[in-house]
Amino acid sequence: MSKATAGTETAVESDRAVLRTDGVTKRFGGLTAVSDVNVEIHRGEIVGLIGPNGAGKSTLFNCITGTLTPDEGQVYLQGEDVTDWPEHKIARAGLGRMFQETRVFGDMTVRKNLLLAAQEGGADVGNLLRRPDDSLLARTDELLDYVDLAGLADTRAGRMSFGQQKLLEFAMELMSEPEILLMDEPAGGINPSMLENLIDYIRNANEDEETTIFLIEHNMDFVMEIADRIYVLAHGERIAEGTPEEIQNDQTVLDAYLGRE
Ligand SMILES: Nc1ncnc2c1ncn2[C@@H]1O[C@H](COP(=O)(O)OP(=O)(O)OP(=O)(O)O)[C@@H](O)[C@H]1O
Repeated sequence: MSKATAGTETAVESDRAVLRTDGVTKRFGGLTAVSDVNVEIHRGEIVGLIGPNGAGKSTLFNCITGTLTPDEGQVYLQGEDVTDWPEHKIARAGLGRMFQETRVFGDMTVRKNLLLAAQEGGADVGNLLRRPDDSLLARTDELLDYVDLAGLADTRAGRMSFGQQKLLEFAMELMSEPEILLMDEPAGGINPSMLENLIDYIRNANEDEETTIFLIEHNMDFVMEIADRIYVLAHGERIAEGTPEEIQNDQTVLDAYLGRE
């Protein structure tokens, strides 16, 4: 059950945005990479962010995660203004990020990678890996089942395919139970035969783990199938927002992709 339908929350609370940007602007010298962009992601949603190359998608993500500080505008995480917070503090407040390239530890087993992902602030890493408690082990099993990697728990992560490493990284992100997970081109570099599975894995996490998801994606079939809603950027500006169907039929969006203004 998604949090949006959880019975204990009032309608007002469940409607509250998990993530909101208000007029976010980021300039690099004379170039305005992101211009006055508003987005609002609600609890339980899967939202896509698309746009032609150089549209400002990564820059907007970087402003949200605290990798960059916006020149103007605010970023709110669960109603709290996190605009000037450092990256690690924003991450601890419940924002996960998955990058295009994988960042798993190739020499460690799949399970140890997951255990490391559970590490909090001052935890003793050696102890965590040698004597993980039962609840942590159960959690790693649960997440490995999710992404069909249970049979590879004791395999060195570096021996797996790129797609499998990406799935491991996805499970690692879920380990810390983020309120919202930002994914940078999850379908990038994934074998086409695995794409349908990836859609299922992301959907399952969204439903079962109650993870809200905001993803940049160039693969249109993928994003149109998985997203509840889509924002479109072009030249740093938000040019459209709507359901996949609305976006596919939006002339402004088609023109932006064809380079017509
Ligand atoms: N650190 C930087 N310094 C200078 N210019 C930058 C920097 N980062 C991004 N840009 C510029 O800002 C604009 C937006 O880039 P950004 O990477 O956010 O676009 P994008 O939509 O993510 O593109 P892509 O789909 O190609 O990854 C581009 O013109 C890019 O060259």
